[in-house]
Amino acid sequence: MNSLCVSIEMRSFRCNNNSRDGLRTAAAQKKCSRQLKLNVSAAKTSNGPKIAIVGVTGAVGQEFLTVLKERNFPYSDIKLLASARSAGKTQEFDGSTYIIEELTEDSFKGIDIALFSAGGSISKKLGPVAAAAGSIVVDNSSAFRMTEGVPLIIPEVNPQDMAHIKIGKGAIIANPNCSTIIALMAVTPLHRVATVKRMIVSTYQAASGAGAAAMEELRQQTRDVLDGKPAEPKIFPVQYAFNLFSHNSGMDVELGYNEEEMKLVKETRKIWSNSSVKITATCIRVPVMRAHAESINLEFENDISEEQALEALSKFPGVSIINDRKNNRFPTPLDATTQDNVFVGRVRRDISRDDKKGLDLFVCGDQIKKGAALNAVQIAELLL
Ligand SMILES: NC(=O)C1=CN([C@@H]2O[C@H](COP(=O)(O)OP(=O)(O)OC[C@H]3O[C@@H](n4cnc5c(N)ncnc54)[C@H](OP(=O)(O)O)[C@@H]3O)[C@@H](O)[C@H]2O)C=CC1
Ligand SMILES: N[C@@H](CC(=O)OP(=O)(O)O)C(=O)O
Repeated sequence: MNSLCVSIEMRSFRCNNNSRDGLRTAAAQKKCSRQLKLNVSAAKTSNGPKIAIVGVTGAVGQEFLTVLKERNFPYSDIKLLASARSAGKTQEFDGSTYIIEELTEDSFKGIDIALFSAGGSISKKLGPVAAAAGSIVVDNSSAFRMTEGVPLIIPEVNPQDMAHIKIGKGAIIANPNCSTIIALMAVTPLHRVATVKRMIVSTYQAASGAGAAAMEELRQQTRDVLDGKPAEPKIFPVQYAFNLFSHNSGMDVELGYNEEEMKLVKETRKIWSNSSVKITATCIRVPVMRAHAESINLEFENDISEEQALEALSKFPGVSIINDRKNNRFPTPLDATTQDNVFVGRVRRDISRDDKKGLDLFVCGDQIKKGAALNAVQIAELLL
């Protein structure tokens, strides 16, 4: 088991049971995913739900369109919403041209599913308005994640928590934080084998987590530095290109943890329905465009071997393994970029322990895809 490089193609949570097509290399998987993308289009059909995308011009909003197309998501109509700044601009989708509309309180009449990604304050203000109008809101922001009664869903992990929500009756479902989704895709299969007692996470987070403007800041600063010009910080407080820094979310000065770190703690407990699991995190922004990486140390209640861990990971939908010790080949953010799956490697026994209850992992996942738009669209698929 010292040298294992397998990648299991599981594009879709829903069709995984039928479409698991054996062992592949990561490169073959990437090629296969590309081929699949070329062959599918979203399915406009008169009996599909009416959908709205809130924040369609943003990094996540644009990815919603890609994912809906890739997954052949059925819809009878689609409304594209953004701020007044974008109203009147056009957007191509699935062979048609749409005019982007300004988001208002009246935007949700007749909408069955509203995918929100325009920031927490917009969600707080208009999420309940949309739900009252009968829409099911799948909200990418942190506005409602910890609200009692609002399910916080990773479809591969806890789909049962939204089983009571049906199209036709308004509701809000929260999409977890991207670092939480990526961590739990890797850790949940192991938790199911040996029960996680304590988890220590260190993240290496991409620009995309801070939106389209932050991605542009990374591009621009990289060009400027290479051209010998000063890097101009606009979105982030310090130089981003050729640098890294503690996550830019708000810091709890008393506790010394930032919000991103606390989301990993609180959201994991809610998703696993386990208030006692111990979690600590250090979240760092790195100059990578759109895939997060995470180093995770786990302590379990029960013994777990590397073989058991790899076996559980290989069976879990949405996970690919790159764990080739002989060639020192493990997941990279570029392996995960634009991919549906979360990539796991460096699976090893924690040698700082005398027992068999510790493991270390390294995980990479596309922040905009599984960390945001894909997970939200998979939630919407559970409603169909
Ligand atoms: N679940 C997760 O892991 C993630 C969640 N997110 C959430 O999604 C949000 C958007 O992220 P991202 O796409 O990266 O951000 P961007 O900055 O790239 O895009 C923001 C989007 O929100 C729209 N918007 C801003 N203000 C308004 C307004 N007053 N009314 C209507 N639309 C508005 C923008 O429209 P315009 O172009 O017209 O300004 C744009 O479409 C984040 O703030 C976060 O809450 C993001 C990443 C990951
Ligand atoms: N986690 C994102 C930020 C974000 O959008 O988080 P949330 O969805 O929890 O607001 C990052 O990489 O910075």
